Amino acid sequence: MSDGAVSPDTSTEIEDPHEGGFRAHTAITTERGGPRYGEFSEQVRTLMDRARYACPTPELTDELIDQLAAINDKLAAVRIDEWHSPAGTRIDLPARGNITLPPFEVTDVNDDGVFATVTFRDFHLGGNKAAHGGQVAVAFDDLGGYASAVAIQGVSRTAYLTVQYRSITPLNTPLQCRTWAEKVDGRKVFIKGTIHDGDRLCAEMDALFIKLNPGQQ
Ligand SMILES: CCCCC/C=C\C/C=C\C/C=C\C/C=C\CCCC(=O)SCCNC(=O)CCNC(=O)[C@H](O)C(C)(C)COP(=O)(O)OP(=O)(O)OC[C@H]1O[C@@H](n2cnc3c(N)ncnc32)[C@H](O)[C@@H]1OP(=O)(O)O
Repeated sequence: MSDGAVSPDTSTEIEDPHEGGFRAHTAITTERGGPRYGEFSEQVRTLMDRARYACPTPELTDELIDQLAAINDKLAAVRIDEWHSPAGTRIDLPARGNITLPPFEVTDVNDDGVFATVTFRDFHLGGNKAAHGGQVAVAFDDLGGYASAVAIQGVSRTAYLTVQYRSITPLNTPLQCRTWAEKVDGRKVFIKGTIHDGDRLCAEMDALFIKLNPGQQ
């Protein structure tokens, strides 16, 4: 590697017995990317938020293309496999440091399910200041997967996921999300979820997750 790139930590790879699907049990760290990786993620999120609403002049667009291309080259030089990238595995950061997810913070995991605060941002705009319905489903999918993992102490994959959009899901507002396993039937994990803005129900989820067999892709 060049330009001062640091060799990534791949030390958990050989300890990982699961050869397919997700590898949640080893994909956990608080150190990859360094102590300021959370600030880096936040800058990326802010970039996406600002880009969503920006109307740059042609001259500014020219300038930004050059600057972004330089940043993209630096990131391409430190590309790594999904199991060892900080994004998605930094459990100390919002949404495990995964900038593709609406940022959430898990506040409690107990017998009633997974409780999280999720904030849809400017980047997640659907229209008229409301969150995009697909982004709401993304939040439900990930936090539903979390509830499934807790229920079966294993790795599962979404078979179906339906969302009932009950009222507007606002942007830039900390919302309360709860996901929980309603029933486990063999490999089938039936997951429910809600997102509230205070007392107001924004959306509900009804999903089926299937526990992956050993080695299943
Ligand atoms: C990454 C984590 C990092 C670390 C985190 C740390 C702590 C947190 C811990 C955990 C992780 C937290 C969060 C999770 C993260 C992300 C979650 C996102 C998950 C996804 O985003 S995932 C992508 C989208 N997802 C797909 O890409 C699936 C494509 N698909 C398939 O891969 C197969 O389709 C599969 C595997 C689903 C099933 O296939 P299969 O061959 O294994 O099983 P089979 O078909 O035999 O079904 C068995 C029984 O389920 C019934 N059944 C199946 N499908 C059904 C349906 N749709 N409706 C009704 N019933 C259904 C059958 O009828 C049968 O029922 P029965 O046994 O009663 O006959």
